[in-house]
Amino acid sequence: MSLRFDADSVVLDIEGTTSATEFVVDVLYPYSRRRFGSLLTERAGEPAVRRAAEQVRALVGEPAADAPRIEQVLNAWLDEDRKAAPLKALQGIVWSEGFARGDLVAHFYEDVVPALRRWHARGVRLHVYSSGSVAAQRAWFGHSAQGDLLPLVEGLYDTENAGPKQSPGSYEAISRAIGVPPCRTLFLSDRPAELDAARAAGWLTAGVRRPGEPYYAQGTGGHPEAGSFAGIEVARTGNGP
Ligand SMILES: CSCCC(=O)C(=O)COP(=O)(O)O
Ligand SMILES: [Mg+2]
Repeated sequence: MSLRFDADSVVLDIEGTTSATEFVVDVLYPYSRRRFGSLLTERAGEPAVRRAAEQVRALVGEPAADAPRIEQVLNAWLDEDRKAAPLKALQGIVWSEGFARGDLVAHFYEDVVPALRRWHARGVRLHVYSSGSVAAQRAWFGHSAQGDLLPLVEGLYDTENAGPKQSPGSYEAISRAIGVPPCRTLFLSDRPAELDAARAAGWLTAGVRRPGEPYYAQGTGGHPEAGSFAGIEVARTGNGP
């Protein structure tokens, strides 16, 4: 049975929703782990690297932390899959370069791209909201196994430009930015606490519950549930799809 939504915009979570957590953790995380050391030493003067290093020092309360200590903290956060802003910013730098070089190709579940193309062709506006940085999102959608998907996507939001994913205020900020009423915006995520926050902001929600993903056992917390994007229909009729 399909979920049917009448909406003007769909906002997409990435990890666990459009794409496999296993790919992120087994391919992307080791790729960044291998490069943090040289990034923090050889490129310490770059403003984005300096800013992230300062943020790490502030978060751990160690104003004098040197590059090896910062690398150690980043690696511990990677082990926990902690969505810390400076970790995501540094990953964004490393991954963007990896995608541009052809070292990395983004994974999307096979049901995702056909659904995105279908919804986009109907005039549904597609946006992304992920803990991955905007730079990482741009590289991810620009270098998928199915080609460059960026033409399908209108806007990219992360915890820096929108706020934490479990806070309703972040979804309110995205609504203001995209200019679509909350009740006409559908959020797709694997994580019930994110869906709760979106619903509290007045958004439509659907939990994407894929076998093997970390939140599968938890369920969708009472949000409408789909096993894949093939089970979700979105159209902009103004009268229900
Ligand atoms: C292109 S972002 C890579 C995945 C990632 O690092 C991440 O934190 C995704 O988290 P999400 O909010 O999409 O579940
Ligand atoms: Mg997710």
